[in-house]
Amino acid sequence: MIRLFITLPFVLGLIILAACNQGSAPMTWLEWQWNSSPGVLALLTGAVFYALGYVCAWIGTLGQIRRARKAEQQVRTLEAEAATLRASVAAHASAMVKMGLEFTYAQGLEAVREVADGLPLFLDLKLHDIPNTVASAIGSLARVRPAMLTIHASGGRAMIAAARRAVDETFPEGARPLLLAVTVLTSLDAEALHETGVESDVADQVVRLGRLAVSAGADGLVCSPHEIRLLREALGDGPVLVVPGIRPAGSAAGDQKRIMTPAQAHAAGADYIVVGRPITRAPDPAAAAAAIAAELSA
Ligand SMILES: O=C(O)c1cc(=O)[nH]c(=O)n1[C@@H]1O[C@H](COP(=O)(O)O)[C@@H](O)[C@H]1O
Repeated sequence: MIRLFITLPFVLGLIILAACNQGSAPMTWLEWQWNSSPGVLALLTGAVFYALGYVCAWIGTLGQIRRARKAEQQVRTLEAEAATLRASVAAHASAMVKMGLEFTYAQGLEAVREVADGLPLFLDLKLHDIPNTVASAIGSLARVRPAMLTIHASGGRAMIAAARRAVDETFPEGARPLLLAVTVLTSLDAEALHETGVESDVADQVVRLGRLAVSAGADGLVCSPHEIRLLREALGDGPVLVVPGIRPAGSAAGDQKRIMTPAQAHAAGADYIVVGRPITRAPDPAAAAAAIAAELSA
């Protein structure tokens, strides 16, 4: 519309100019000379530039169409990937889907929701920031409806309490995720922990952070299988204990330092065990998951 408002008076002006200047006059451009009417010349020049402008606008539109098609293609690829993931999740995992930083950063929260597609979701984002930021981040998770949510216990009492309040305010009763506090990452051994400035040994630090987190409102803790007994002694059966650092006999530890087999962790009293690469990087993930399930029920 705005183009019409600019073009129309301009074209009208040119036509009037052409009508008022029909007489022939000598024209010079560089070394060329000829006779023509100034009005017709102005009209022709206007028409040429108008056509050029139109071609430029058309080329711009073509670029936009190409970009829109590419974006559409990306969305379709993403949807296909989500469908494949959903199918493999439905086939091999019945209890819970765990998705963390890698998937969420790569695909976004909407994809997390799509892949979980109604299955209970363990959303492992390990939030660790000032209380206000953590609370606001949790406030944005309403549409994802996780069943479990992780924060770092080392964020301190105020942060854990803010996360507790945010969970209670964001999710209706009956749909609240369990708020889990990660104690000491299972990838840390004593030496790595001391390097961060913590003098006490790993187990003491896990129990210290566990007490802090539960007293500030966490529903459960993430710890290695080696600290389950100590946490139970310190905190009783109330807190849910989620236990990564699980390695079936013979599988590579990778970056994990405080590890046990699935059966050992189960016997130690884990409520949930977390097994990642021994399944996801196995040549046959379904068979690896089935072997772990068999080990647990033996
Ligand atoms: O919060 C976690 O889930 C977590 C805490 C922790 O201390 N250690 C730990 O490995 N995890 C997570 O558990 C999973 C373990 O994966 P794998 O080491 O491949 O079995 C990863 O997604 C980690 O992010």
